[in-house]
Amino acid sequence: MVFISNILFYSLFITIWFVSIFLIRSNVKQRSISKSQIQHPPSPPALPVIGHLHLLGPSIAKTFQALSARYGPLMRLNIILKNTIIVSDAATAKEILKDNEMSFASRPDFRCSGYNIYERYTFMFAEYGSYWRYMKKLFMSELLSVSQVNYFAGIRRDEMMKLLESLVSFSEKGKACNLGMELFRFTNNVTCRMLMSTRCSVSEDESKKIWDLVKEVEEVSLKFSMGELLGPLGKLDLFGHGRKMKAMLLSFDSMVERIIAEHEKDMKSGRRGKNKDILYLLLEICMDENAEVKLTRMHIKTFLWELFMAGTETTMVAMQWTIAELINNPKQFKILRDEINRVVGSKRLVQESDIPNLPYLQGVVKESMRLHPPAALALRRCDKDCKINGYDILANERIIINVYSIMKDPNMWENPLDFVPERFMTKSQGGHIDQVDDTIKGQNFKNLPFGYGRRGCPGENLALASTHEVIATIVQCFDFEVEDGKELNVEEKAGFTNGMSHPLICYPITHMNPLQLN
Ligand code: HEM
Repeated sequence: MVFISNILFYSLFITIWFVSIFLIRSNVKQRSISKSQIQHPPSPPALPVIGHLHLLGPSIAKTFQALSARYGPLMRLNIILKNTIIVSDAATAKEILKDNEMSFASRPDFRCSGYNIYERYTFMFAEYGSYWRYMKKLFMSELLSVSQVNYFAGIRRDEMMKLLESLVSFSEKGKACNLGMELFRFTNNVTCRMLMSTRCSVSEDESKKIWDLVKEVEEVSLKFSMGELLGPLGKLDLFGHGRKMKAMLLSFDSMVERIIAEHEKDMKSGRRGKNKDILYLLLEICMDENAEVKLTRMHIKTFLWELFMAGTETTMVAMQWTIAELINNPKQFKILRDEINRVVGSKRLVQESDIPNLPYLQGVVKESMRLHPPAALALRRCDKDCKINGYDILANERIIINVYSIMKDPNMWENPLDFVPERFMTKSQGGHIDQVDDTIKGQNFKNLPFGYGRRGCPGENLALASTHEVIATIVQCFDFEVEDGKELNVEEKAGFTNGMSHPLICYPITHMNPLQLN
């Protein structure tokens, strides 16, 4: 049924698209101006009318990777009157993200013609201007300050124990579990509690509903953004995706309104005390008459929505890929468990404070994110004309940094498709102790899972704190078996987040029972 409705959607889409392109084109022809001496980056041959649209495959990151192998690290695609520059190597990424950072500090405009109720209040897609700067400062100095992240450590620990408890239960029953779903429930609950002190996924059913909502929003917004290709006709929302998106956002909105009202009641009665979630902090700022920027309720709700979308699935996907690679690579699994045994022992669980002493663990997570970056593409916009690699990049052109292909570039990485955590390790002078090679972090631009610079991911520390602790405790406590002793299928699915194509189904077998420790 879903398959048929997808076929109908795409056939109708293509028909309407051809009609609208014909209309746009006749309109543009009247207005076209003579070409200047501008030297654009190389482009594949384009078809009349559709430009390069026909070249795009289901996985956009892989399509760009294949095209850049032929047309170079700076390539220009024209997709129905929208020029998009694709960046596919570390040196060019450095020119954009560091050497010319201020010309590329904004994001492209993806307006949803009024269907996204939060569009005008966005932080993630905001211009590099006073609102973005104010929120970013707030983000780093208050909302995710060191003391806030420490306060949230209690939430992470609490949810992690529930995750381990659930895996022990699967192990005792000898049942297979969908580990991805378990990890999603963990990240989802941590995010909900940090943002607004609610725990969304108490039961399997509720967790499933939230999972479905995230998937649905992802799918609908992807289809809706295809409407952009229809030009003016896209705004008519002929397939109803815009209206569906709006309905989902409105249901989120009314849920948050209810939670805001509860928070306001608590604030008035002074019940909240020291324990402040992000919503509480935002409401305090909203009431501050002297605040540099006046935050409204809509800004707050938009911010919460965007953190929810940016932080939950990405973190879960990072954990899922790491476990999947460890299951498929038993040698690395054993090295990691040996490290944990050596540093932590078997009388207590790994804690966040142990992480700096577990370099192999850090290498494992870095390697998993290199091989399977949860966010495969970083989006920017060119604010003013400039030259990159000797080519002209024009104001308002869209920039896509293909993080996925940069982190698999064979000129930069030996055997780039292999899972080798050791590539992130160096030996200390004595030659014995392995250390994480932090020179690989960001600076040489070949490893960019969290992007870079002012617009780089502000949730990096939070995401890594959760991922390290969860991976370490799971490896400390469980072995895994896969149906029929097969390897897990690590095919990547197409979508905004670079997740696994097949669910991570496995049998946890308790190695050290976390519930029997103090
Ligand atoms: C493993 C998990 C995560 C990965 C791989 C990831 C990756 C990224 C990447 C690649 C970007 C674009 C950076 C650029 O353009 O240079 C980004 C932006 C962003 N991320 Fe994350 N992220 C993760 C987790 C989180 C979490 C936990 C949060 C929040 C709690 C978060 C919030 C954001 C926000 C708000 C932005 C937009 C920043 C801006 O436009 O200024 N992310 N992330």
